Amino acid sequence: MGTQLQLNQTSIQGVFEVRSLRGQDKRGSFARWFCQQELDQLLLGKAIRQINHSVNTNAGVVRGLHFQYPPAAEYKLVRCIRGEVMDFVVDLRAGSTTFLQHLGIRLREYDDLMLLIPPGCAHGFQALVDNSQLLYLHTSDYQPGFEGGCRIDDPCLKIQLPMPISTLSERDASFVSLAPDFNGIYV
Ligand SMILES: Cc1cn([C@H]2C[C@H](O)[C@@H](COP(=O)(O)OP(=O)(O)O[C@H]3O[C@@H](C)C(=O)[C@@H](O)[C@H]3O)O2)c(=O)[nH]c1=O
Repeated sequence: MGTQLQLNQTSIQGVFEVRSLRGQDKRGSFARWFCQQELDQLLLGKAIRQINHSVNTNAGVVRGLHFQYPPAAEYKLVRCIRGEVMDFVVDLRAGSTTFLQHLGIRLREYDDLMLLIPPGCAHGFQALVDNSQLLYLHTSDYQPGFEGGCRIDDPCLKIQLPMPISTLSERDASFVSLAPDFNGIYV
């Protein structure tokens, strides 16, 4: 099988950069994008249940921040397959040493990079160029009844977006800021 995915722990415990080690030859190139066996140590044996594709027509589009509550809490793998996005992960896990801290990572079409986001972390992004596209792999089924969201402009998160927001869904705009006594999600 060999190792074809390079794992780098980020500043948020359990959030990993997963880089595909692309091989080149005279025909072109080949890269492994996902391997259950290689990622098992991080996914704790959970299998991929859903794969989604997100197309963002204009630069400046923001989606998120989104997560699912237990029992639908999930690992999510995110990859930019076209264009460029600034991707954000916020740690909402009760008791975590990085509780309410966030991470911003630029994901680009040709970087061969995915972000692995564990249960209890919220995810969102801003498209930096027109027609930026993301591919998601999820370890849970989509369960609307267990969806949660945070405001990307929540003052307590202090997320700096690279550009003004061009488009935000009504649902994302309707999220309320975290309460001062928010203690986190138990996953
Ligand atoms: C989130 C999600 C939505 N859907 C459906 C519901 C709805 O009919 C349609 C569009 O859903 P939304 O408007 O919620 O899509 P969107 O706002 O793009 O939601 C996504 O945002 C980013 C930040 C994420 O991290 C993703 O996991 C996902 O939550 O797709 C699924 O089938 N599976 C899913 O996992």
